[in-house]
Amino acid sequence: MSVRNPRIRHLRAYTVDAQGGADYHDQPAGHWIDDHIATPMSVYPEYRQSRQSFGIDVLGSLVVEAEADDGTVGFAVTTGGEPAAWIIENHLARFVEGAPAAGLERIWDQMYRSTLFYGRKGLVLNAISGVDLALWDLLGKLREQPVHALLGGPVREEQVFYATGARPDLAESMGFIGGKMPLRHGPAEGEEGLRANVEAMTSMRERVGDDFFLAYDCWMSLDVPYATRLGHRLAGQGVRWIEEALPPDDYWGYAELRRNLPPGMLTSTGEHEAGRLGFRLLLDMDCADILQPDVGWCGGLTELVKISALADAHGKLVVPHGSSVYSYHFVITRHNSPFAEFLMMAPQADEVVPMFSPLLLDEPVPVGGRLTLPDTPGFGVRLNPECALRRPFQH
Ligand SMILES: C[C@H](O)[C@H](O)CC(=O)C(=O)O
Ligand SMILES: [Mg+2]
Repeated sequence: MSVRNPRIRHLRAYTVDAQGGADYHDQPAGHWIDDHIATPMSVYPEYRQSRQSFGIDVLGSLVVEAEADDGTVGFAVTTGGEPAAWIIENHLARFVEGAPAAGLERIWDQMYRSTLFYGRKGLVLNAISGVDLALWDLLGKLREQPVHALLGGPVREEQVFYATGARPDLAESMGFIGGKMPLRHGPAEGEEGLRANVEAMTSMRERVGDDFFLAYDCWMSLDVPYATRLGHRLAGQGVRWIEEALPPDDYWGYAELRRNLPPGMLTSTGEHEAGRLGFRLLLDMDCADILQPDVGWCGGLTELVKISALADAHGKLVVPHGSSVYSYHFVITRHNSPFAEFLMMAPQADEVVPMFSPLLLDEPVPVGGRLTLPDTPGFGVRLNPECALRRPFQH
């Protein structure tokens, strides 16, 4: 079989006129994911009840398409919406169009170096991630290989999952190995809020079996003293980790919290970190036991490979944040990623629905908490033609 190695002819960035999709916080009213969850904005009472009230869903989904000169099209979805589309069309496209489709490292390096003066993390790395994932999808399609095969191949037959959502008890009955709940109250809600946070976990522990692990996702909402108290109040309840307790830049705080938590309770973070140097800082400063890069935000798969290798060398686990197939194809290829996250996107977290619904077709979901990835080329998903795309900044 001859290897096709064409060049990339076009790079296109779209926004999506539909709720949900890759911007999974963009959900209708009444969804568990927007129901009084602690955030950095919880210090302001008027922004406590709804994360949409402070704009968690302002960006929207982004679709990136990369077309090779033989007409093959790779694509990826992530968040970033219109601002990321602008960066891609007006800045990043020049490093992609005309480059060999197999030139992922060089393209990534040029996108990163050329945006350093305004990028480094956040939205720019989100945009770079979208382009990088579209290029991996394209390469897989050109090589007629699934992305997990391009990454070296699976290290296990099937992937096991924990579930994130409001109902770990239901997730247990669906076969997941653990459940992570959103923390509802931040430090500004005082002793009453702390008591409610502890009671919610205690009551969930009573509803699940001893072997089912639980975790708390704090979405950057706490400070070291509060997170330490929370950890100690939860000791003995089978809480496996406290996630993203602090703002992402507080490396010092994470290191202190990791030292403070009771034995056996792990710290995790990294969902809003980006780039191998950001993760190196987390590792060098001993901030966490589990790193949780989001492949749609941290720099894409090209960067995640490096982040994972660094973590592995430090004896740390990498359990990527959400991101559906883009995570699954990676996790199945790495020993230090023994399980994956599944975000429960059903409004009441009472059934398994595709994480990026309705944007993708053929998006696989765990059945009985497990998933065997198909061998379909690329990431193995298609865009749902019923989701209208808009290309706001054609270059
Ligand atoms: C549930 C969390 O607040 C957030 O929406 C998702 C997340 O941080 C995670 O899945 O991890
Ligand atoms: Mg999280």
